[in-house]
Amino acid sequence: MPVRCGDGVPRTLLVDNYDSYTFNLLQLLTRQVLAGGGAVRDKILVIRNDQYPWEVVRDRILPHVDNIVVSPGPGSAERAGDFGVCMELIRSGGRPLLGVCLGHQGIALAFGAAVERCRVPVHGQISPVEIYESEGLFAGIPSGFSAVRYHSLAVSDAGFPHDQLVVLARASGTVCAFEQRRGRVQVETREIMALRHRTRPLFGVQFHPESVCSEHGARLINNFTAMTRALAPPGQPHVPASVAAMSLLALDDRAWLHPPLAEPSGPRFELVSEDVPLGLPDADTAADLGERLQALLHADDPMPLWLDCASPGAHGGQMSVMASALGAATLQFRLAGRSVTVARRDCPDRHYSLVHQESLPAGATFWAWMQDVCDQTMVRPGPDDLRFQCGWIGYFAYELKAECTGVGPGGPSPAPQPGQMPDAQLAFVDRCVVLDLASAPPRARVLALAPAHPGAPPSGAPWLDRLVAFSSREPAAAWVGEQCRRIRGWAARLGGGGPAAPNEEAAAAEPMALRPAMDRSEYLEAIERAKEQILRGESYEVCLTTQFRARPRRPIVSAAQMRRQYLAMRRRSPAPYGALLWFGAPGEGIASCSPERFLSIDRGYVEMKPIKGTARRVPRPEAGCSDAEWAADDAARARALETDVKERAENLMIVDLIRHDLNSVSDGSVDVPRLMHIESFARVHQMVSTVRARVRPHIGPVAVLAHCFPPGSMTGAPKRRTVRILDALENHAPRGVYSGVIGYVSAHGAADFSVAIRTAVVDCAGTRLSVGAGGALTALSDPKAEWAEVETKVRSVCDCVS
Ligand SMILES: C=C(O[C@@H]1C=C(C(=O)O)C=C[C@H]1O)C(=O)O
Ligand SMILES: NC(=O)CC[C@H](N)C(=O)O
Repeated sequence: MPVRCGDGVPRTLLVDNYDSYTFNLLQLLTRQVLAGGGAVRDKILVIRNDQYPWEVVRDRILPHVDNIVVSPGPGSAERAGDFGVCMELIRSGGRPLLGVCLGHQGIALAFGAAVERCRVPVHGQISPVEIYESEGLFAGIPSGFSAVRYHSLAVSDAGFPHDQLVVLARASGTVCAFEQRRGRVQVETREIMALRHRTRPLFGVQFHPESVCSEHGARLINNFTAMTRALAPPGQPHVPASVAAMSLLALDDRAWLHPPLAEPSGPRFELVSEDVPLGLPDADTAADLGERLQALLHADDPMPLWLDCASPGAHGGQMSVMASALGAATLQFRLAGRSVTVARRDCPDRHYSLVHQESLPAGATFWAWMQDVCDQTMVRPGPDDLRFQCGWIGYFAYELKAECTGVGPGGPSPAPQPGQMPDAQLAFVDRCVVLDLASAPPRARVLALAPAHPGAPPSGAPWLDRLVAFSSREPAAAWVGEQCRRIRGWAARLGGGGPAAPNEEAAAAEPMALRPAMDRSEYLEAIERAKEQILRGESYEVCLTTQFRARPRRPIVSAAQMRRQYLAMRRRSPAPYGALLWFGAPGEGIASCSPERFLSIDRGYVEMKPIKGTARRVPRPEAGCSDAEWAADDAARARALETDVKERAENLMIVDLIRHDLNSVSDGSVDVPRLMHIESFARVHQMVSTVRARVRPHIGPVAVLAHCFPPGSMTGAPKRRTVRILDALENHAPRGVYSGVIGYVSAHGAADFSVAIRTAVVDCAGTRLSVGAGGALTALSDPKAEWAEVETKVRSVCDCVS
């Protein structure tokens, strides 16, 4: 039963021990507040464990809250560096306090219990929980309910202070463990899963009530609320505004409100668009419609930008964008010096002309700056169903994590390497063709931007007006008309053969035999070190990666060469989030066949589709067996992936992490419409989940992206601590574009980005081609199998030698 407003909903202090699913607890608390008719920020105060000194928490915050929730977290409650003010909060007594996982371990420690390594670390596995007290915290919850666990440490039975603490629940059944010699084994588990203090209102749960796969999480939080009211009737109904302003949520909002570039003056641009239906091509033609159309428009383009949905339908992608960086103002951001440069090249053999340059002041993140630019470059919305209405196309590299306030620059930042691409690069596309594969028949939609107020005096940041090249609607419409004529002519010939898909081009790509930067033995050793961190409770899942590299015989200096590489990869592994990006710097380009959506934003909703769980798939033509045998083997591989305890645990952990990320930008509406289903690509089966949420008003697409960056599926959980562990394990080598995101922010506010995996990056003036690859590790990882998985991922797009 939700708590009734009367207003009886207590005010809660939620302490974050750093991004360990804290915002999922916030979601449970939020729902309670909303059910009571209250406003979240009046009722819930979120602070980090080291945000304020203890005296400030004690004197300024505690008097204004009714209860406290202490979040899970990496490390140990014994260490102040991991637990911050939480130990003082537990010791101070008085207010009801619920500790989750690390918080629970902290309560035990505070009263003399020992917290030790569990016999079996358990991350993302589900255990039945046996309950010994059916009132209080567990009122109405059946004994034996399922709960998700993420822990390596546990409260010890040896020397348990029974005079002070009461064991409320234990795990039962078995969990899976990995042993060096025997591999996977099932082990009985009896760890303490919940406790309470005998006389003080302190409660701890070792499991995670906020996990998407735990039962009765909301009930447990409601019980805690009910006990709070019974023990101490709530004081004032609201946290005072001055105290609410100390909350992480309020501070976070403020970080996005630094002085804007110019007063937003409504839409700066207007869209000119026209559709060309493409008729009903035969099956053969339909399969590579995108490739043919892109060839028509950009085969000779020296600077093509192509977001290519190369496997439409089955995987959700439905749209390709074909554009050029030639003539488009292109933004580059480099962390070193924190400088932004916007420049444009109108002619392939001319130099760039500078549009804008600035160094970002300390305190303003690149993300906030970019969001601001997007706010200032809005288009008066065109057709409702059009996901891309011109706007920014490009990538954000992994190292931009240093600009994310929640992740921050952990330890030494990787030194920029000579010849490396910028940390972010995006072109403002003011004209393009969108291939809409969702409509029947498919349509080419030709788009161009014109100034919404031609001839108006320039606004506060005049360079923003120069982002579009058309001076008014007429030339924009003329360009659109010309493209439509070209496409119509081509479409008329489509059925009768038309220009063939450029098979020869793909075949002409130089074969690349990639070699790993970290060889097998080094990688296996890094896996052992990662597992040691997991056993110590520092992380639950670590997505370790390395790079595979080749030195092309002839430096890749032209878009045509890169295009051949991309088409060869596309043949081998067509993906829903393909991309070919050649911004024009000689010898720098990206060819991506990513199967993974990072996030898409459309009409106030955000969707993420994290992948965790990879199994090799043998393409039919390469299997030396009958159709029936191949089909049976292929289905067995998919089924084995779907039912594998380790892969499911990995996926669950990332789903919970992504929910946490999204809960920081949503209004309590995060949900998981699809959990762990298999999507099959040419050479891999993947396990995918879908997480959705409504975005709070006034949070722009770049802000959403920044809150979820870097992609949790490329870090592991908890994100911040694990990113630091990874920096060390990967020798502080930058991951670059790999592990970052590729996609667009449309000028009408929608966005769609893939996770940059299965991606070839050319840099160092075309003398180096790299494909990053890695995989998630947990306590259940078998190192040799992990290495094989890494090779499978690389081979899904390129040949590799290892
Ligand atoms: C790290 C990679 O992939 C990530 C890890 C996966 C896994 O562990 O199963 C799957 C997809 C990606 O989120 C990669 O492709 O290099
Ligand atoms: N989820 C957590 O809070 C983990 C607590 C602690 N770091 C452990 O591994 O046991």
